[in-house]
Amino acid sequence: MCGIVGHVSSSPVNQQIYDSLLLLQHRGQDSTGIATAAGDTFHTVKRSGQVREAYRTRDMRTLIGNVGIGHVRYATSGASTEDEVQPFYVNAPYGILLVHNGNLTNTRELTDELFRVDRRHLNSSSDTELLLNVLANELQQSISGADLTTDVIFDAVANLHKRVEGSYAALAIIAGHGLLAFRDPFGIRPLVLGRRMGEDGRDEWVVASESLVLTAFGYDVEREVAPGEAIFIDTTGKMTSRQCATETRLAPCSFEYVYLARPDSVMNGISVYDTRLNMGEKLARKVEREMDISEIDVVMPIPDSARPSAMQLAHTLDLPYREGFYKNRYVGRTFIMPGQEVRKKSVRQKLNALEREFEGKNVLLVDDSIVRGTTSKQIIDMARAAGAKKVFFASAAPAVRYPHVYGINMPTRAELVASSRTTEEVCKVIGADKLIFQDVDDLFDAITVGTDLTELDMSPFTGEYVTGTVSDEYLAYLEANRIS
Ligand SMILES: O=P(O)(O)OC[C@H]1O[C@H](OP(=O)(O)OP(=O)(O)O)[C@H](O)[C@@H]1O
Ligand SMILES: NC(=O)CC[C@H](N)C(=O)O
Ligand SMILES: [Mg+2]
Repeated sequence: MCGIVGHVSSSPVNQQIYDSLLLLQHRGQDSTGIATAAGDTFHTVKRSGQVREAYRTRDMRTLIGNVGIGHVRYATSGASTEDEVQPFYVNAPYGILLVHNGNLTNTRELTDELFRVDRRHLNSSSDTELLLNVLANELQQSISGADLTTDVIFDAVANLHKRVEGSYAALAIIAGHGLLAFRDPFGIRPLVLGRRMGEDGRDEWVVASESLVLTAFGYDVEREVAPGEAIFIDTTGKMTSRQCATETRLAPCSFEYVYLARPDSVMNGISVYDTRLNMGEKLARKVEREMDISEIDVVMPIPDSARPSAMQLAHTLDLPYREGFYKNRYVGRTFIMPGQEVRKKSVRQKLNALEREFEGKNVLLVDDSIVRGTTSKQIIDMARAAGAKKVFFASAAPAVRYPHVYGINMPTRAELVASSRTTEEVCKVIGADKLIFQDVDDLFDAITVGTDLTELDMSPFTGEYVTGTVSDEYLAYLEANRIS
């Protein structure tokens, strides 16, 4: 998962982009990049690591201009190296810089076509470089006169939709022209548009992965970028939009609500926090059905993401809620770290058990999800070492049994602790006395209740992929080329 942001303003955007990326840091901690445009000239700074450590004051001084984009990366495709840090750049037509959240699923076909037919050289194995080159190529084909009109841009996006499969929420700056935002025809990855009035009375715009960026800087939430839609904002702040895809269906990624997004964001009109409370309530009912709740002395969350669900679960069952694990806030999110060894070590460094909350008690630990089982296994050991009598475990998401191919790095079946195990077997592996997973239908209801949304991408839990293009052969290819 990555975080993306774009600003078009009547004043310099460098600081706003930096501050926006700090707010999106939970979406990617491998690397980061900022690019701005002043007239026809681009200025770019790209670095490994997190936002705070990546940029120096002197970098910020070079990032001049009133249009800009930023990215925080958590690699899902290609390598996790400096060559793949976003934004990516092509010099023709016009000069384009692009950032992307998502993961393309027909990368092999596209790479081949781009080389054979379009004669384009790709210098990395990043799917973002591919996406940019398809856009550049389609733009080149759509231009007839000297002028770049919004129709030409939207035609190019329409053609891109026909060629590219998978998930993409993307932002691009076209030199001397403005900011382009587009989203795949299923709206798998999020993208929201905000507007406020600038000091000179002109509209200022922001497009970002999560709404908290908009609210933090005093923008009104205008709307989501619709699935398949493209929005173009020129350098004077004039906004134009068009539906560029012939068939669209909103099917956002359910894992955003489970884990990725911050709870204070609203995505597709749905409050992430509310969905997590709903998940807690549904899970409580399942716990009640599956075990004698008088056996539970206390409910505890695995910080951070599980807090709202655990709190609501305890409330629903009228059980005491306690915080028994404390988190070192300076260690990043474990799940999105590259490499299993780093992840294992980090769980230990990150959490500490407060013994007096565990001694002699039967505890029900609640996490948002169990993916590889790295966190749950170590945490259950810690709870026992801290004196817990029995350790029950409940997951606010159903068992993750299938690879996620749309931008969350869990591509191999072998890695997923529940991929070929029953709930009882997973329970044994993680060492719990009892394990309860949320039901798939309950997760769907928890996210969609009271909304118009009729579809979600639930592929990690069901194996049904909304783009319908994921073959076993492709999964085997991913497994062979995975990022650890
Ligand atoms: O089964 P696993 O492979 O261990 O993955 C699942 C865990 O990883 C995530 O936590 P993370 O530390 O990334 O972030 P958080 O602090 O937001 O909960 C998630 O919240 C689970 O706790
Ligand atoms: N998590 C993401 O959205 C990653 C974007 C892109 N696939 C990359 O690997 O860089
Ligand atoms: Mg967690």
